[in-house]
Amino acid sequence: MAKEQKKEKESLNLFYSTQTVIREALTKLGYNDEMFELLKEPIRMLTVRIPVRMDDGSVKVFTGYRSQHNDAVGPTKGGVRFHPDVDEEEVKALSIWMSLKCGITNLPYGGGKGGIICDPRQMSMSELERLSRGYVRAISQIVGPTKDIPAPDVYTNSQIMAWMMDEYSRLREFDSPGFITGKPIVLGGSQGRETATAKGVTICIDEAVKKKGIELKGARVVIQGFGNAGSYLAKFLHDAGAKVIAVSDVYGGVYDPNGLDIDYLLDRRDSFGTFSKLFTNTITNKELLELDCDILVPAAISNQITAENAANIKASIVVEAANGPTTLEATKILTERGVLLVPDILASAGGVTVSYFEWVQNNQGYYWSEEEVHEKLANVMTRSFETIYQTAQTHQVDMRLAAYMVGIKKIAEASSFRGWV
Ligand SMILES: NC(=O)C1=CN([C@@H]2O[C@H](COP(=O)(O)OP(=O)(O)OC[C@H]3O[C@@H](n4cnc5c(N)ncnc54)[C@H](O)[C@@H]3O)[C@@H](O)[C@H]2O)C=CC1
Ligand SMILES: O=C(O)CCC(=O)C(=O)O
Repeated sequence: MAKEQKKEKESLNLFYSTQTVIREALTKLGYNDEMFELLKEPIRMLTVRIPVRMDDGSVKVFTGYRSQHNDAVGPTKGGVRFHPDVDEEEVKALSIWMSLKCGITNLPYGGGKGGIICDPRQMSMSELERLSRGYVRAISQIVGPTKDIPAPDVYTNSQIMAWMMDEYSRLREFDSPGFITGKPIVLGGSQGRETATAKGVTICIDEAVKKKGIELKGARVVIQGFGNAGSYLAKFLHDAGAKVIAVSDVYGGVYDPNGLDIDYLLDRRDSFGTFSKLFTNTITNKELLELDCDILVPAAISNQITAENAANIKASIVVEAANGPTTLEATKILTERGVLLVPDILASAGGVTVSYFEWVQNNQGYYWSEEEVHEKLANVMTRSFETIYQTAQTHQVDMRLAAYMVGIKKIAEASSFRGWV
């Protein structure tokens, strides 16, 4: 295998590439190999098998995971993904990224992440409820409001959070809203959590266009993914005067160089962020990524911008709303071409930030207005963006490495103070 091909193959392994950047970040910060040994793997990884009675009377056994990267700073925190492609290595990488996101935004958490190998689009609501409750029973020993606090991620939503919270509360025999975030408002959810990831990405885009000297008004935007992150983002950018020219879901995308009718698409999408089957004239996700535009936002799944297509990306700003959409080789290619790449662990940190606000409100039993939440979120995101941008300038590194340096520092310091390393 040619050397370049081998490198690219390796970087598609999210866990391996995360470890590569962690090592680089720790070296830049002056930490030794022992710190890398501690932080390169999650401290805890639980694999569970969940039997679920299906509607036809049969029993299906699902595999699920919960990974906890590091709890030196505080309890671990991060979403739960229901997707056919969930795998152990990816969940581990995702939990490490949660540690980094919490470090960047200065939240009192380490990172956690969970996932179940399933296709919720093929399951009924009652099957999904039994699966959600079964997962909580299976992981209940290692989670809880002061241990590890789950939240929504791909193909999970506030209804699933509600079932999980109810199951945990029943197990513990007291109401435990602080066990999980992203809940419906009536069950202790926070104002602004539903749109928080997209708000955070919007704030990063606002900052990125300033750095690039581009006007957001009239800028052509392409968004891959039209779920929680992508759809609200399209709405916010459209309302801010940007021209959203293409959006997609798992099956394909729609494109109009004059700008799409975002309200119409929002109205038509289903709860899994799909809409494209309603259209006959569609483009592929591959074509969408390479469209001529100013700002590209991958907001779906990992490994979308690779060494294969990075040279064809036309956008001058790429903002990663999804976790892990760009490989390390692609990051290098984009950076060399002068593209401003705002990395996932910064751009998508709005979700966990408002999840933290939700947990704080649950713990204190006093709830904030949407304006209050937005103001606090905006402060965190603008400060985080600026810190990482300045770190990149000072150390002459790309924004991804800078974000890892900022994100890993707090966990390394906390681990050190605890005497672990
Ligand atoms: N929901 C949240 O609060 C946060 C989400 N994220 C990340 O944002 C990304 C999207 O998450 P959500 O919007 O919550 O998920 P979602 O489940 O609401 O929507 C996912 C979207 O991606 C599309 N999609 C799924 N598989 C695809 C594929 N193979 N190719 C192209 N499109 C595909 C779906 O059709 C849908 O439009 C994920 O990477 C997630 O980890 C990051 C931080 C927080
Ligand atoms: O809201 C949270 O706690 C976690 C969100 C999440 O899973 C992510 O940022 O990838």
